[in-house]
Amino acid sequence: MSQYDSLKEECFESNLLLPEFKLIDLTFGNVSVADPAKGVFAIKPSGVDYRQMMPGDMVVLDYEGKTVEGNLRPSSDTPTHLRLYQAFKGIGAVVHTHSRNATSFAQAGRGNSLFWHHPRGLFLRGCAGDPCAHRGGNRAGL
Ligand SMILES: O=C(CO)[C@@H](O)[C@@H](O)COP(=O)(O)O
Repeated sequence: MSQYDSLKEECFESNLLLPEFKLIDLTFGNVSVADPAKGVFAIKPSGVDYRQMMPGDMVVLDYEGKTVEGNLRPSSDTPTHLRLYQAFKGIGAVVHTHSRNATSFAQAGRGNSLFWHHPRGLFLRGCAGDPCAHRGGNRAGL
């Protein structure tokens, strides 16, 4: 039993919503969920198929970027998630998607604001402006 089990469970459940709502393909995209009081966030492991992922695979890091729990490599986007937690105190989650709309905007070279501020946290839009749909529920707003 770890003090981070519920954080990892919430991070795991949030990550599974990305393929469910077709916000990513393959192993792309990632969600991290933070516990600002403990000064840590959980993030999906890098390169792991969403269908094979387990809650225990989530990697927990502190706000200095040091892994405090987890054996797998954290997402390759961890430095971006970390920078957002450092810059925006108290945000509860960061969602990075590769949705078709955002990718189309990006490919068309039609950018948009990168961030989408939402009461439940700060969301990285997709490549160029497709906000992660807010469907209520957990800290990631999915
Ligand atoms: O944006 C990208 C790559 O362009 C990442 O979301 C994607 O490769 C996922 O990487 P991880 O499996 O989270 O390390």
